[in-house]
Amino acid sequence: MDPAEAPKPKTFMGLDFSTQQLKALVLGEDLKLLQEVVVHFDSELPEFRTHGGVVEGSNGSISSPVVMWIKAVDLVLDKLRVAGTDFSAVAAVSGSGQQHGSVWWKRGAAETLNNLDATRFLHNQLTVSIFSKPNAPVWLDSTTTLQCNNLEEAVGGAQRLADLTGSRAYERFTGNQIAKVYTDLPDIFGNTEHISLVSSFGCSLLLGRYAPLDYSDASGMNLFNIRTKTWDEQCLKACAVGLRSLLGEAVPSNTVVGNISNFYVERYGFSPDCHVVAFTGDNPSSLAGMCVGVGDVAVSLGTSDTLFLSLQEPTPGLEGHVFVSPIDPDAYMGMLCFSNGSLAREAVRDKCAQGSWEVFSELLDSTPRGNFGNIALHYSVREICPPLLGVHRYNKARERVSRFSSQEVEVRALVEGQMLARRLHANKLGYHTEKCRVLATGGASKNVSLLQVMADVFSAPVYTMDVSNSASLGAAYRAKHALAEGAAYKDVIAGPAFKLAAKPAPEAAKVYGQMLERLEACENALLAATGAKSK
Ligand SMILES: O=C(CO)[C@@H](O)[C@H](O)CF
Repeated sequence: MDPAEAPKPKTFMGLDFSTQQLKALVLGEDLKLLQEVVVHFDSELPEFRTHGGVVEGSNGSISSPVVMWIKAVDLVLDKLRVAGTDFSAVAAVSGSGQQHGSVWWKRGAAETLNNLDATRFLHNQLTVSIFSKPNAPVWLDSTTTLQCNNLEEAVGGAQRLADLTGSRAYERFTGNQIAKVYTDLPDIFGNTEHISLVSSFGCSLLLGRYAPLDYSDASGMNLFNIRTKTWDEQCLKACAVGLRSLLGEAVPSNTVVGNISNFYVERYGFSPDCHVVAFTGDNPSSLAGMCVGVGDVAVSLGTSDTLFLSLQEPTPGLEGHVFVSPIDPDAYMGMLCFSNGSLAREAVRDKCAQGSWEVFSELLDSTPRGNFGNIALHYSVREICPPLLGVHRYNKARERVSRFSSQEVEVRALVEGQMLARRLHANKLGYHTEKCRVLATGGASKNVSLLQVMADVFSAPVYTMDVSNSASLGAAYRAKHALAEGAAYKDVIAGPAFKLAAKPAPEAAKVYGQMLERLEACENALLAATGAKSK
């Protein structure tokens, strides 16, 4: 065959609409990275005056300007073009978005979305006038406690709602956000013809028409039955009348929802045969990017620590979340969010280790497993899991103390307390140590001393992966997988290279088995004292 006629190697594109930035990457057929670009909302789109990608309203609401995200698409595709992307080779594109956020399309908006002019920027056509809410409520908003209480009461309680939808009611979950608009802003609700999640909004931009929600991100709404994979009528009705028609039906995450809009064919040179695969939530997409298999637990050590599990069976409880898996519609994904992650570690580093991670690690390595019976729970900001606040220290005699005898003990008490808490709540979500791997990512996963404690507490080997963009990587992986009719995800996507970073010490299981019981007792006592519900 004439080389000029040889078929171009296929590439796969992933986009991630996260809170602070829009990331895009392109992988080759071998899944090697070809191009990766990012648009930071605050610094590159300052006209929207966001801080951390969001704006705070006078009533404490937290939202993001929708047109900012649209303008970021114009920028990110231009950046890919400058980086050398051959758009005509892109065989499929998928994406992800921050979970729970909602985009409100005004009556008549579909007409504009369906008729984009390739000679103009997206943001000059999809302007604020086509959105009934110019700003999208996002996951940081917590103004919907009343709606959460109403929803739990309507379906028969918190555990019942968790059994149905994978989570008890959470303020950031979309159903409760929609319920607030329905009651507080009825004119806006009445002037809306479609509601997207951030994920399906991003997908709609590429499709040139409203894209369906995927099962996995729909699981983050307190509206979707994670077992039957259908909207729960009771939940829909409890949030807003006529909601089903505004959401449309959800689809399996590996669904090819159509071909890319002609706007991109004409403006950027995409092939008209470029497939668009349903977008999903950023955390489910990260699970796909990290190839978290059944038996694995992934721990993302960041500002907040997030823990993912792949589960064969859903085990929803009064804490954490269970979503439909983004890589297997018959499996599930467990997730826990711990708000006191690196903030707490940095505070102890600054106080005990003169701000140095090297000194922090030396202090940690100089104390024995079990820390002479001392334990600490650091909740400098209100913790999600469990809902507690403050720093709580206990000595060997289980007495509360205001500080420990040395810097070394302080450092180990923080690290062991955090890892024990992650293990305790992971157990409740369905974690088992048999043949388990811990996959660590995020900034703190570079600290081998900390990973050794993680291995000891989880009784499992810890692997690290050098992937700072797991969500956009997972999107490109999912784009490729969706074209491999029916093949299992693990048979199509080998996933990123993991490096063994730490193995559990033989005596660790005994030490931390006892400490796990102590930690649970401390948490329960604190919860009882505050009268808080474990949420
Ligand atoms: O609310 C969350 C998960 O439930 C966050 O991790 C958002 O997805 C971040 F964008």
